[in-house]
Amino acid sequence: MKMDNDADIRLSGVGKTFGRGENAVRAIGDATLDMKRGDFISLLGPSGCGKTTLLRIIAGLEQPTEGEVLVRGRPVWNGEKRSAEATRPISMMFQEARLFPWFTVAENVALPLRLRGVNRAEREERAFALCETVGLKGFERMRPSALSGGMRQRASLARALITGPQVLLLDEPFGALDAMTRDTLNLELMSVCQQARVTTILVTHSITEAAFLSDRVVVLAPRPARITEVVEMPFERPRSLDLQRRTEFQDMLVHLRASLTGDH
Ligand SMILES: Nc1ncnc2c1ncn2[C@@H]1O[C@H](COP(=O)(O)OP(=O)(O)OP(=O)(O)O)[C@@H](O)[C@H]1O
Repeated sequence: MKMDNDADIRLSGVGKTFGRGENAVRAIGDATLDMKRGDFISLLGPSGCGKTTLLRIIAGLEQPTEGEVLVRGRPVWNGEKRSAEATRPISMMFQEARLFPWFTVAENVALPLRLRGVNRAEREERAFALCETVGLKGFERMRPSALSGGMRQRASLARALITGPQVLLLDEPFGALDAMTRDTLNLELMSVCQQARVTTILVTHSITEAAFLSDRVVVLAPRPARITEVVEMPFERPRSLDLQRRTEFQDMLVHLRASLTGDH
């Protein structure tokens, strides 16, 4: 695979085996991939194929057993040691919102700033501004329990964005939401990522979602996760939901489905 010297994220020969000996589980084998600043890619693969593990390795939450991950030229792992500097530009978002029930929405959104020692006035100003961006204006002082599932994920997206991340790692962030809410949030996500030129990796089970949002879809084969194909999504931006009705989009879904099942 061609390597790009100013890649924002670079995976070279990344592998991961959990456990040892008879109990060893090979979760990822030889993943190699380059992403440029502002790229949006999706990892698409069957359940249990190692997508989450790969995301966790990039985030520095899991140590690879082979290979190297570079974020903006810095290795995420130096042997056993995780580099805080390399992972600083990264934010991650999960399927469940993981908000603290005793904090207000704005306090939850501002939490990463608090951990970085930003003063209260600035935290609040930035949290309120971001709440507006993600459609939570007027809900800033409420507790998460007063919000719908979609609104909680909006809050969780705002929290992921508040540090101004250069890399966003998304593990099925809207997977538990209904289809309409999911479409709306995906459109907003796409626009936020594009405006801020955030390099984004999305883990998803949805072929349509992957094709709609991404510049490239990385198709993974079942365990151990191997990259079987990297498919360009040649659709112009900005994209609207109308794209999903076009023949070339439908043809792309057929291609991706065949690639996923190894049915070429
Ligand atoms: N900490 C761990 N210890 C042992 N095995 C693990 C651990 N974490 C993950 N695995 C195994 O690695 C494999 C890949 O898991 P992973 O969660 O990355 O898959 P996934 O593609 O994200 O799955 P899904 O789409 O269902 O969320 C699975 O077989 C899982 O059981």
